[in-house]
Amino acid sequence: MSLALTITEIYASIQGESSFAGQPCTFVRLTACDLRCTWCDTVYAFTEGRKQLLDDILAEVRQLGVPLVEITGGEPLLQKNVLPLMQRLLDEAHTVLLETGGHVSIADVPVGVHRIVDVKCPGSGESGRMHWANLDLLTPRDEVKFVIADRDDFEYAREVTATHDLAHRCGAVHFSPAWNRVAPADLAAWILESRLPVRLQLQQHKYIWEPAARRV
Ligand SMILES: C[S@@+](CC[C@H](N)C(=O)[O-])C[C@H]1O[C@@H](n2cnc3c(N)ncnc32)[C@H](O)[C@@H]1O
Ligand SMILES: Nc1nc2[nH]cc(C(=O)O)c2c(=O)[nH]1
Ligand code: SF4
Ligand SMILES: [Mg+2]
Repeated sequence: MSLALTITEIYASIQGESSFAGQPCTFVRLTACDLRCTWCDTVYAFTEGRKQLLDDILAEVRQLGVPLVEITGGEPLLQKNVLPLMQRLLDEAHTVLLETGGHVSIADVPVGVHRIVDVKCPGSGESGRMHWANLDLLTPRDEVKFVIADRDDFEYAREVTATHDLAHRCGAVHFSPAWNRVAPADLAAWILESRLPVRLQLQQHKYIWEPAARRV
């Protein structure tokens, strides 16, 4: 059976987000997204892409030779063939991360994948799309991320973290400033003030390379 996916790009870089930040990582970026977060830094993945067979994607990942692989997008869970891709990557002994917007069910993601689930805050313009049942499926292997564009977003993230007891239900809760929308120092101060057991997450790749650079 020749399964395929529409892919924007496959490349190796330094993982810039999540608890894996700093490690060499291969990124497989799937095309298309049904959200339009106001601050999205990857709008080119909405449309730019080409169909690739799973066998060819796996060969490209193997060729890059990095054991850590992140599936992202766009919204990776919009293409159902992403599920067998993740299973085959696990079968080949890769550590697999999935970066998802939180609005599509994670129920069918193969066991063993580290699911990094965004909860979109009001400043994204997409908070109404959250699939809340995803939070009930979290395990210590999974992580949750809030991208915070202003103080109201911070209050929202704080409320969701507390209401759903996220600090105890998953491996890490990340509060990340939306790039150029809130200063890291302000978010750091808010986190410290609140005494929340969450991590300040800065997007490392935007400090290492030009913030607008692609394929990093
Ligand atoms: C481009 S998205 C692709 C995966 C999926 N659609 C999602 O939103 O999680 C990858 C990650 O980048 C984050 N991101 C996108 N634009 C950002 C920005 N301007 N500042 C901080 N994080 C951003 C998203 O919140 C998400 O966690
Ligand atoms: N270096 C780097 N790390 C990342 N972690 C998650 C990313 C993403 O776009 O999903 C990302 C990305 O785009 N680049
Ligand atoms: S869900 Fe992810 S890819 Fe889609 S618009 Fe939001 S940040 Fe961008
Ligand atoms: Mg990115």
